[in-house]
Amino acid sequence: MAQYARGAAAVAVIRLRNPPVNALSLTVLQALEDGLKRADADPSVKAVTICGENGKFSAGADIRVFSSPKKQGLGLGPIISLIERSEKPVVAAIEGIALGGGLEVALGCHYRIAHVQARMGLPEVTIGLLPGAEGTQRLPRLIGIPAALDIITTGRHVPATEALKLGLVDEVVEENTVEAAIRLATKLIGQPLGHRRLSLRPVPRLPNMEAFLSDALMKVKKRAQGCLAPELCFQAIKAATELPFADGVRKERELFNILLTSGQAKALQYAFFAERAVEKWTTPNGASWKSASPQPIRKAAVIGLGTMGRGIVTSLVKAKIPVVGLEQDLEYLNTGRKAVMLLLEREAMKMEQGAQTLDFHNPARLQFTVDFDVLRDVDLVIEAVFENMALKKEIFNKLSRICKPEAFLCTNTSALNIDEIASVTNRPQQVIGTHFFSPAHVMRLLEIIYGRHTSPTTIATAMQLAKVMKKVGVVVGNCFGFVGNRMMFPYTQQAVFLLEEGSRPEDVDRVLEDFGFKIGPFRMSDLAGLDVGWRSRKDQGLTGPSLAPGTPARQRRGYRYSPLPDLLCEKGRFGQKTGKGWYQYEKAGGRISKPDPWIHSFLSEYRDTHQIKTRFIDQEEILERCLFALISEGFDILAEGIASGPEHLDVIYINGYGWPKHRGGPMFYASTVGLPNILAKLQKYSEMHPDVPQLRPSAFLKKLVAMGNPPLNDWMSYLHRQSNKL
Ligand SMILES: CC(C)(COP(=O)(O)OP(=O)(O)OC[C@H]1O[C@@H](n2cnc3c(N)ncnc32)[C@H](O)[C@@H]1OP(=O)(O)O)[C@@H](O)C(=O)NCCC(=O)NCCSC(=O)C[C@@H](O)CCCCCCCCCCCCC(=O)O
Repeated sequence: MAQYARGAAAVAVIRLRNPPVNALSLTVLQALEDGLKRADADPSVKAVTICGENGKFSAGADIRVFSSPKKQGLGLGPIISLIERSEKPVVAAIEGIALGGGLEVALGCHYRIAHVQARMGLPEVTIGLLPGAEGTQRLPRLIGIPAALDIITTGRHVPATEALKLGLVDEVVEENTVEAAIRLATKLIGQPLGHRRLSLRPVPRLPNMEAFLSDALMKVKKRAQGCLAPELCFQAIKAATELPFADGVRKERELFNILLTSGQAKALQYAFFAERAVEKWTTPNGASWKSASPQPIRKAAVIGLGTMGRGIVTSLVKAKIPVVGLEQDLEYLNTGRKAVMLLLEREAMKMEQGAQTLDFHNPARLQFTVDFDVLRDVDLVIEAVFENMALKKEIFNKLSRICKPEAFLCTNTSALNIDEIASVTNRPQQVIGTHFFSPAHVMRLLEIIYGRHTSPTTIATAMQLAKVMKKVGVVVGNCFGFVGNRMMFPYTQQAVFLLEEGSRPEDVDRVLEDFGFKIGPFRMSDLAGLDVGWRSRKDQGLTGPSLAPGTPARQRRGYRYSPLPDLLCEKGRFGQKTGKGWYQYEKAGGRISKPDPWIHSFLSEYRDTHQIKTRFIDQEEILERCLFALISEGFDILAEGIASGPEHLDVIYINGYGWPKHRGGPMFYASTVGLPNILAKLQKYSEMHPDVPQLRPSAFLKKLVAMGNPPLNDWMSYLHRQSNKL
């Protein structure tokens, strides 16, 4: 709702009220309209202030309305016009946030005052839409085309001080913003308002408007990576430069409706709520975010200053958690320290641009050591050494003896068994997996893996740590590869099998990049280093000296196996780091991949050796085999209770594996393709490749299809688990 009150003798105060973020639901809009009409009709009211409840102006339209049948009633534009037409001055008092429709309401007001801590923005693009309440037409008139384009096509939040410089707000205050707005409104009584009505203003002209716009469009398209909204945001702003206000609004509405019905908006809005849903974690034995409380982390330690450790230290420093970095010897320590300092210098530069500081030269904040004894007083340790069980166990055993009894022990592993690591400690209830993604100070995902004995407090503490580090924590159960890498395995396996059968690395990558992945599986493998998987396969006895003599080249444990990645590693082709992998690079450490004729002839020799008949493989088959195998594994994961819902898998894939957000994550995507279609295709491919178990459709997928393809929200209700993982 919106509360109507008298703020001063002649000023009416309309307070948007819909906790927690004062989203503009149909009820709020109705109340806002009623408040405006009441103020207009009351001759004793001479001015109006609009503000929000609980120190927040508004987070914009209630996103849930867009997927409800009542969306036709969301007539925010006409209400904003009503505000702007008012003969009585209307002042917006912006505290906390004014986002989306919230900022559009403020743009309809004649004046805007913001609290110094407030943030403003039009983030509709991030949920697949554009500002649909005349914001694409008013904002350029207020702050000009370049700034409006930046704000609308990126959806970024603008801090109050920047908003003042841009002219987005008229005043920034540190005091009570509503009182300041009421004072301003009182002063404005009786003054002319015409020039304050943005719809009546012209869009400021640029000398080179056409060239500017065509350059801007190119940049927007490049950033969009298959996402429709940024380009349509651009079109709406361009319309503001070409059309009178009313026609521009009509264009905005037309483009908004295209987006609303595009499917991408649905996927992005699903992703928005999925990210929030995973914060409310539960485990199969009933532990949950509701009853578990996190412990404070006042000091942390990171063991191992390799690529992952460096990023983790950087994340902790950025989160203002004092941290100790530990290495095995002085040589490694010095290399690690230099690398961390370099990362932090870069981060500090970025943060200074946003008027923030990063304190890392103070030894109380960041310390480096080779001495385990220094870890006696830390509250939490993150071990980030080499992916080797024996080494990890040795470290955990040592930690368990040195660290104080309350300290939490986390392992940054991408696949290893948390229970086995915990078994060598005196506190398995405080041991947990924290799987960071590289580069750890950039990637948002933190996969949090509980073991058999992990306590709810430990899970809650790891989740809290994720939040403080501005990461998305996703709680999952313990199995080889957890969720992310376990689903990735069948995907990359199919990619390699496709090479055996006739594709080239660049064919497979192109199909998956066109689908929207940031990089395809082979470019990804070159980036991560082929030696990482090679080492793991050697440890598993799949290749290398421990392989039993006489094992067929293309078969392991009775199933199909491709030795192609192993053969590349044997030739020293580890990817970018060696300048050669599935592609060639300009030099060792180079980043620009070029298809490699050597690989093409190597593949054709390989096919000849193994008498594989090369065939043409179309895009559809590449996409379906890679994605559907991954999705089928996802259904197994759900059925086993490793993740508590499809949103978990989707959040992991979007934030850790470059899955295109506008496709909502693999499980959401599966629901849009239709489970019967996925099942039918998997059955077809499985019949063609009976020696590939990863192409056999998951029993849970089959069950859902048999139950009539229920919507994604209902999937979990079809599982009747007898056992659990805790
Ligand atoms: C606001 C935030 C920055 C706060 O972040 P914080 O971390 O503090 O908290 P959370 O993110 O956890 O949020 C707390 C809580 O609130 C929920 N929530 C947040 N924002 C919204 C929202 N806008 N709507 C609904 N719910 C919201 C969140 O889910 C949490 O809930 P929980 O249960 O988990 O506790 C941050 O939350 C944030 O960034 N929010 C999103 C901001 C945003 O994207 N705003 C834009 C919204 S879209 C919009 O405003 C559109 C407008 O431009 C115009 C709309 C008018 C269009 C009219 C056209 C009608 C169409 C009819 C045509 C039909 C045609 C046809 O059918 O054919």
